[in-house]
Amino acid sequence: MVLAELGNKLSAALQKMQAVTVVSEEVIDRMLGEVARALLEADVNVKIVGELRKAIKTRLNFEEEAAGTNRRKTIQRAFVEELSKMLDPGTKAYDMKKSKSNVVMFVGLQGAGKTTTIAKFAHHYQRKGWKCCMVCADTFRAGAYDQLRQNATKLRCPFYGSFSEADPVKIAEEGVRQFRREKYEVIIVDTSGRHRQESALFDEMQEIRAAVEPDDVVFVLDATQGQSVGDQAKAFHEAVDIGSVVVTKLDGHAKGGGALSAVAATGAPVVFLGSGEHFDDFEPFNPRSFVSRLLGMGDMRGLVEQIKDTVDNKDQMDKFAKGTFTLRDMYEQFENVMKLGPLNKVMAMIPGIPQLVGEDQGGNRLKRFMYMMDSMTDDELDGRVDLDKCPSRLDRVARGSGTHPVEVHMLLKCHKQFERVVSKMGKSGLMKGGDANMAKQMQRNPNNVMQQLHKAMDPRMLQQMGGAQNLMNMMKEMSKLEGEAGKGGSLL
Ligand SMILES: Nc1nc2c(ncn2[C@@H]2O[C@H](COP(=O)(O)OP(=O)(O)OP(=O)(O)O)[C@@H](O)[C@H]2O)c(=O)[nH]1
Repeated sequence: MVLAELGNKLSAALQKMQAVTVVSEEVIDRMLGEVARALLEADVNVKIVGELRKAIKTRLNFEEEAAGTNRRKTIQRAFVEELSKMLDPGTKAYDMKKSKSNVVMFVGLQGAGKTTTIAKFAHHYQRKGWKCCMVCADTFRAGAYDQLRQNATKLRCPFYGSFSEADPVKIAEEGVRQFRREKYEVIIVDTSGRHRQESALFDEMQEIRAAVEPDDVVFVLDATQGQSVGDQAKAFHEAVDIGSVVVTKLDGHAKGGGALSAVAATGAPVVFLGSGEHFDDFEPFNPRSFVSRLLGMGDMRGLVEQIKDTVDNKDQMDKFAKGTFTLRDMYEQFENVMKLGPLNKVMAMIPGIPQLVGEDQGGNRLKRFMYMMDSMTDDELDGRVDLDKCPSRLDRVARGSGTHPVEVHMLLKCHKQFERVVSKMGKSGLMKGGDANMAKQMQRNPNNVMQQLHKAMDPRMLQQMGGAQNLMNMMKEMSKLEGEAGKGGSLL
């Protein structure tokens, strides 16, 4: 989680309020004081902090007049909403259109992380099935061409650039024209890093903009620069009309709050956060989800939306409803989880599940399991042969996947556990019609669902997910989202 330190301080301030018997005016003032200090330490602008404090206080006074409101809950809600507002300029980012060429031009200061971000951006959209490509119009920095081309090769993403052509406007124009002709959906244009004092480079950026007519101009902003990026962001905005912002280098940087709040000056929304040098260190930004996660409250909305984007397996859910769950089904479930992104990031969105320390291990474990299943025959995957009873087959799977037979045993054990859960839930009728139906049943008869969950799930697994009550809350959230995600769904 980015800005973990700030998140810990903010949730500690809120938790203290849970511990007192009476939430008096004094307790609230103390809490707001702590919140303000934490935000200032994270480099958020002092004026913004003052406004936030005032806004929360005003809301509390106003909302408390409504009889019967729970003071702690009101404070928590006001807190989340006001913090989210602080990060939300209220404008919408460009919405990428499927089956059309969307041209996205990246701009930013030197070394802000544009080239790296472009690779992450392409990877993000490729994973969702978009046809992406890249154009390198950075003729200023030696090495930019190679860096982008290498990333493009790693991602198997078509690339346009030139070693010999010195005019970035010409390259950008030709590259975009070619990719438009070839009907690429996401055409990403990299430009040279520049500074607002360099007027020639600013002119050039405007010329590129005029030549490629982008649908969106993304400003890449380095979080380590703190509040000072505000002025730069404004200068870029005036020159090329920034449509959205990506904040990079938020990994472990205590002062990232400064950059995040400075973005508000441009009026353009932050769309992604970068938190490392790998392609996966990239997450969509939604102010409300971000604040919920910052405060350790999980982010069901984000998770459900991510699942909706990646998973579409109604037939599979119907099959599970009959209690059938083969190794092949498990493989597909693992694939769905992998498509959502790194496992620790997925886990962080689920309320009640603490961030697993060194969780990438979990991701690696899944990958190894998948290698083993890749080495299986159709009969083995579809449950027509019981691998547990055929040691020679089991050894073959281990050899084929470069793993140890003990690990293959572990995989089979894991599959048996899931099979048991699916079979019990299937028999109980809970899964008929997918998660949406589960949510409906839960609204009608929550006690019954709670009992079924207790019966179906391994108590340790249930405990790890924050208990049956927490699972119910998660499902309630899902049903609030009109059960849309329930049309598909991932079991894991
Ligand atoms: N820790 C961390 N490093 C990052 C992140 N994004 C980029 N970097 C690093 O920042 C450095 C500069 O990134 P580039 O992508 O080359 O920057 P650029 O904006 O294209 O540079 P110019 O073309 O000179 O403007 C590289 O060492 C990247 O690995 C991030 O989110 N976290």
